[in-house]
Amino acid sequence: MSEREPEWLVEQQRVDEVVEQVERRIEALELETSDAHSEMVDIRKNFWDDVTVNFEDSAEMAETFASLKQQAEILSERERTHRHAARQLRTLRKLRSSPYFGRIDFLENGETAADQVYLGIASLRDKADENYLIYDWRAPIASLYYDYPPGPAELQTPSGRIEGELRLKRQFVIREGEIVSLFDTGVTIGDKLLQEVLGRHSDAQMRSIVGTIQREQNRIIRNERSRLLLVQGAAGSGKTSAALQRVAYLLYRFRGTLSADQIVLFSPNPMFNSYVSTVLPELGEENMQQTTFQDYLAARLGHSFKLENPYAQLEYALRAELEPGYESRMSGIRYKATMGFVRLIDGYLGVLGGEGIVFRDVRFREEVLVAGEAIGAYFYGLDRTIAVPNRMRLTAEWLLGQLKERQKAALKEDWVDAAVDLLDKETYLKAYQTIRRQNRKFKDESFDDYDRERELLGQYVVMEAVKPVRARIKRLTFVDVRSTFLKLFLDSDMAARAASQAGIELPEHWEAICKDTIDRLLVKRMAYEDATPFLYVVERLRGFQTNTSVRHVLIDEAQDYTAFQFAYLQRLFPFSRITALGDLNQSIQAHADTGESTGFTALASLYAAEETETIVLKQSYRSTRPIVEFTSMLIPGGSEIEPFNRDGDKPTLTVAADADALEGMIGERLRQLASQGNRTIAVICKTASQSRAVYEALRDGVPLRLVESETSTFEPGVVVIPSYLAKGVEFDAVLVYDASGSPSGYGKETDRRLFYTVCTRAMHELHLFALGSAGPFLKGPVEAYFEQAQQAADMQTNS
Ligand SMILES: Nc1ncnc2c1ncn2[C@@H]1O[C@H](COP(=O)(O)OP(=O)(O)OP(=O)(O)O)[C@@H](O)[C@H]1O
Repeated sequence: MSEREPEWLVEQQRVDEVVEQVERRIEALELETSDAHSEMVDIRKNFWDDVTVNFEDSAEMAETFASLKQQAEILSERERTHRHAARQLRTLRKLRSSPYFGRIDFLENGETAADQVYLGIASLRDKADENYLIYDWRAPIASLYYDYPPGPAELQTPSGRIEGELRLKRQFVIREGEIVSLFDTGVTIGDKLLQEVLGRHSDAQMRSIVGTIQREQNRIIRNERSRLLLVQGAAGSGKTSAALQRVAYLLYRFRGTLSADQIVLFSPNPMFNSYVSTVLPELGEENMQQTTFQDYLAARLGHSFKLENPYAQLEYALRAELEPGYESRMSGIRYKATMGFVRLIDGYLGVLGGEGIVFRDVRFREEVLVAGEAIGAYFYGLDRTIAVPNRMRLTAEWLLGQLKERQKAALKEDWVDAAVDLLDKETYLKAYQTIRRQNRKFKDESFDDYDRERELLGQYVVMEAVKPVRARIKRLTFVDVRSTFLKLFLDSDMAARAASQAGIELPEHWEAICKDTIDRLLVKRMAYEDATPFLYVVERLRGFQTNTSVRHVLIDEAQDYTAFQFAYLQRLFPFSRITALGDLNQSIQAHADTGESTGFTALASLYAAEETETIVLKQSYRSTRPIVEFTSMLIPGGSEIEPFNRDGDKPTLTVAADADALEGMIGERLRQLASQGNRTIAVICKTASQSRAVYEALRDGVPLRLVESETSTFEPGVVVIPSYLAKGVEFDAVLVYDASGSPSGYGKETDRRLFYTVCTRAMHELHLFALGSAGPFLKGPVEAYFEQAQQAADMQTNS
């Protein structure tokens, strides 16, 4: 629609009116927030004036604490109000610039006039507080906008189904209060707004897609029913975008009962966290908790083991082919990712219920208090129908009883006297206070009597010696989980029994897997593939430390998780709904090429069918049509992926004879791309070491940044990045180094998905660079889908 059409003018007039109302709200709220702010500053400044501080005796002390607490509560209440108002203000300022992005006219069956519904990032009512000038995009009525083209439509509401006709579906782009474009969507017309949005250059951070959410994506966003929501979506189909919009939706839908810290997003790496961190604040919501699975493992195991991270494991898989033991480790990695291994461990835990758990001696002052075997005898003497963690707790109680006995006996031992003599003044005073606190009958004069004083100090000394032992018993450290875990791999009889308990066969390479596992664990090195199974055994023996407050767990790049990791997460968050988003074609972890069911495919088996919903996204939005047509040729079943109709140039392939020539051409291309307005450009390498080398070679010619596994911010500009860290993110232009079939390129069948993942990071431009010759994935019918940049190659070879 053009600016001169009357409809446009009418709409602009409405925008002006709404903006005016928004401005009024802003003014009022600014006043309120500034009042709240000064009040807050005032309270902080005069905090101590309003508190009576007196520590003279216990009554005064209690009063002081009460007064402090009250003052702190007032302050935190003001801070909360201020934060809330500030957030509202941010949203209103956004509405001032762009009050809405869509309008629908819906005629309900039986009515004579259609309702006009304008949709924006938040609701706004008119002055009289009667009518909605803007509906929040998450309001039930907004579903019509996302789910239907003009024509018959229906709406599910809490009070039932409403049927009618969508008379109009209009999309707006409004900036600084001015309508920049306006489209009416017909049944056959392509999504013009989507065209415009996708054609832009990226701003580094991920954007919200609120104005152009597609129907299938809307099903993900608004799903409230499923315990497990599984999303399998092509590269660039909007899985991450839909996941973030879903968080915003849930926060709106369950406002008051669900808070942002009850939602956890598992991201593939720390940089990804930064990449997505602005989407929710842009929608006026607080960010959910974000973490990586590795962060969790490190927090749990990092202090006891040298823990491998997934990138080190992947680097090993990509580079260590010639090292001794490579095949054993790889078969271990693959096997340990399967559901079969989960079953084997479950079988093993079943066997351990009857025998086999290794117990450590409990020691008191270097001496064995209760030997490991005796603990085992006690544990296995308990009623076997009691669950293992409960038997552990009963054993701990028994051990605490033994310790108490020992504590009593110790009072008469010589070391206690010696220790009392050695008490320094500070400890003596501490002992005095502790005894006073603990012993009601104790009178100050008790310390006047020498014998009584020695007795009480003796008690104190023994109590202090017992304390760490008691704490260790309570933490159940008498269970030697490492040895128990190792036993499965050391003791072939145990393994056979575990397998038979689980009703499965041990895998073909079991012996080699065992040797490889034992060698590492004996020296306290925890491989990535062992970390989760190990933790699972820890928790199943000692009792799961569950997180009961989290209500929603979202797992992005879910195809890279193993069956074990999912089984673990399911137990860790027993009251959570899980949204798992992934793409099997982008499975790049070392375990990915197993024929058996690994994580993503096995996940559904962990939940009942009626609790699970699977949504498949086939349309790809990220890349131009020529890029999607090319990348679809790289994977089996790629023809199912539907490119969004956005024009662009075909990808190019440049082959050079040596690294110097190749880097020269890459430098040239980088300068050209930057001058054409591309804001985010990535040279994607296969490994971290290749990235480092390419970075060193290019850094003098072009300003660029090297991304490593610890990099935690996503910024505009040119980056050199290893393939696996580019997961989940996107760039205006991507340069692939090196697309040959050599070991440093993508030659083996196992490299296929990695190559696909790398190429699908490009939004507008994709340029492949190969050393020597093009790799096998670039041979055959696919050649029709990219341009050979012959000229550049010839030029370089001739010079
Ligand atoms: N409905 C939509 N409207 C506008 N843009 C969209 C929409 N859906 C997806 N996009 C855009 O497509 C791009 C890819 O989206 P996203 O990263 O969410 O896909 P993904 O499925 O997670 O990709 P991958 O698996 O390849 O990492 C982003 O730029 C996103 O903004």
